[in-house]
Amino acid sequence: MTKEFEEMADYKKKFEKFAQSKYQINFTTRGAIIAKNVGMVINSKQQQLQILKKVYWEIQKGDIEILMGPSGSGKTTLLSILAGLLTPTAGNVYLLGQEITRMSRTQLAKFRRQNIGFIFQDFNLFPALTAIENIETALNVKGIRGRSARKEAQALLEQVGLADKAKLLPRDLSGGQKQRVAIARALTGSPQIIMADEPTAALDSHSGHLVMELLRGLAKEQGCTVLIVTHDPRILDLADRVAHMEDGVLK
Ligand SMILES: Nc1ncnc2c1ncn2[C@@H]1O[C@H](COP(=O)(O)OP(=O)(O)OP(=O)(O)O)[C@@H](O)[C@H]1O
Repeated sequence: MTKEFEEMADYKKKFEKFAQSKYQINFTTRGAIIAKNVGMVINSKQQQLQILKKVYWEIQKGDIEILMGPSGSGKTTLLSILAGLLTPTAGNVYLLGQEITRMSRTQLAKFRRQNIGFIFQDFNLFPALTAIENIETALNVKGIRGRSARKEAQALLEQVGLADKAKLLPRDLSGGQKQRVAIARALTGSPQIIMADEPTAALDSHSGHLVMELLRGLAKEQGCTVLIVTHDPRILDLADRVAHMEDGVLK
């Protein structure tokens, strides 16, 4: 029996080594989002600007985490790096156990499409498309079309409490409703990570809370990992943890 276990352990080790080198899957990391020693230097007007300094951060699966900090402290830069939209000048980023800082552009684009949903401050909805069409368009990009797309879009609208608003254009929706459509759109393809940049900044307190409760539900009921950059102190109580950034340093 012991010999069999030894053989299995050996096989497991070999498999992990192979998967790590070929697919950048890291079996030693546990967090859904991990930044290791991330730095960002930008050359601007013959000057070197150090925007991020040695950022270490680990966010666990199913947590809802807020990143706060003064304007210009580096929050959006860090969010863009963690989302794979910007390449850091130092360090490594792991999402769901895979090192995204080692992926090619094509691998990264595919990974983002499959695993990350984005939510923006100004909703980014297509103004000429109805609520349901905005969601269907995102499903089409992910390869889901026709009747299946319509059915899934309707289910997502129901999930965010807007089943009766499917045929309305964004201009006929309130700010909070627009953001809920944007959340439904971010949920297309069931991403495991949701990243949001100031999702409640354009909303009144009540709508902001509704949006946060929805995001918290996604984390706690569906196991999504949610990362939010915000200046909005009204939503802090719904987060599991709040991180602070100052002058490119994470505290
Ligand atoms: N491409 C760039 N070239 C030069 N400077 C840049 C560039 N990108 C960001 N910066 C600078 O890096 C710093 C951090 O910017 P960043 O947008 O990440 O801050 P932030 O904390 O998100 O700010 P805000 O809360 O105002 O959105 C700022 O001083 C900004 O001017």
